[in-house]
Amino acid sequence: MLTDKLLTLVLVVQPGRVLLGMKKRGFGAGKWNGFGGKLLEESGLTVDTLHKIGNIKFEFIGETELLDVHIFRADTYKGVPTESDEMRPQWFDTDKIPFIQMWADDVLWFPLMLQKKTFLGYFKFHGHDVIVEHKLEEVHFV
Ligand SMILES: CNc1cc(N2CCOCC2)nc(N)n1
Repeated sequence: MLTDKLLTLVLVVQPGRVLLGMKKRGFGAGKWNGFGGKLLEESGLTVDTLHKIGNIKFEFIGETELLDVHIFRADTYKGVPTESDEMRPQWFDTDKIPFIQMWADDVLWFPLMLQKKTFLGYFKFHGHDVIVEHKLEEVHFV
């Protein structure tokens, strides 16, 4: 919907490894995740080419505003991954991604990302840990 909260998520993916950040405070604190738009700069990173890989809408039961997350993949970056007060960056082998310490939806769409597929998703959460309903489909963005 028009009033959804628009967010971006950037995953830096290189052969065999993904750069994730441990969110140290705020929404999603304690979880590894990709970097939000401004967090990219806050992590000392700038990227030149972003590839759109997905769009996921999140509903949290009891909250009226949906999160509309546009997800991008960067294959290269400039700068040194640097810890900030928001994020602690760390590389993970693609076969050792810490899904148990990530949002519950990630284990479902990361494989699509790693296969360079593009997707649309919808996840309904009960609290921050339980997915009560979801849709996820591969699509071909223009
Ligand atoms: C609810 N499940 C989510 C939410 C989320 N983000 C919302 C806050 O901004 C950054 C991206 N990111 C992932 N992987 N899963």
